[in-house]
Amino acid sequence: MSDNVSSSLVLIGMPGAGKSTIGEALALQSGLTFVDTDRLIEQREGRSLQAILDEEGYQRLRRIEAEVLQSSDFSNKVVATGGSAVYSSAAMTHLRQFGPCVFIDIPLREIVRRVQNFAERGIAGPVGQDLQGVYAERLPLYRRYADITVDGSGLDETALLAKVLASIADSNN
Ligand SMILES: Nc1ncnc2c1ncn2[C@@H]1O[C@H](COP(=O)(O)OP(=O)(O)O)[C@@H](O)[C@H]1O
Ligand SMILES: O=C(O)C1=C[C@@H](OP(=O)(O)O)[C@@H](O)[C@H](O)C1
Ligand SMILES: [Mg+2]
Repeated sequence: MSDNVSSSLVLIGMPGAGKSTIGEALALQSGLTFVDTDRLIEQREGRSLQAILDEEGYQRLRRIEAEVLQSSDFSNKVVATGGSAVYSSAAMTHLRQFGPCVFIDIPLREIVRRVQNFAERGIAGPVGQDLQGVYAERLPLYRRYADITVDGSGLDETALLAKVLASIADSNN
């Protein structure tokens, strides 16, 4: 592993946690390249995440996501993963080679406020599983893979970005 590889940052957390939003800002601030793995999936597949879900179901989307994550080079990047990335331990092991995994921890009540369009948002989970069920199932996985956890409760984007940067700096000391 080169020195540069360890400088990447990997963002994990629930849909609506702000991985994509904060990730772009973090990349700008840190001089790293931003990559949203949802876009990598869509590029490889030549179709939208929603099309994958509609045509082949959530388990197929999770498999494709795991394949894309494991086959990508994430050196020198801020990586915004999709919320379901943590279902693949192999993918998470691969991602964490490039840098620390930062769990953006937003309480369920705030996620519920942000994710108004739950049914159409393309969550990679079984029909009938509500946002509370998704949260309960995934929270232990986000905690398992987190090298750094940032409590984003009650923070706006600017405050969250500052807290993420401070948490990363702390973890380097
Ligand atoms: N503190 C915050 N940090 C990031 N996004 C926030 C925050 N508060 C509200 N939002 C909103 O929540 C949504 C987060 O969406 P997004 O960045 O796509 O999340 P994710 O990639 O984790 O699913 C955006 O609409 C954003 O404007
Ligand atoms: O949590 C999920 O099941 C998903 C989250 C989405 O990404 P975001 O977490 O960036 O919204 C996207 O990967 C896909 O629609 C599935
Ligand atoms: Mg996103």
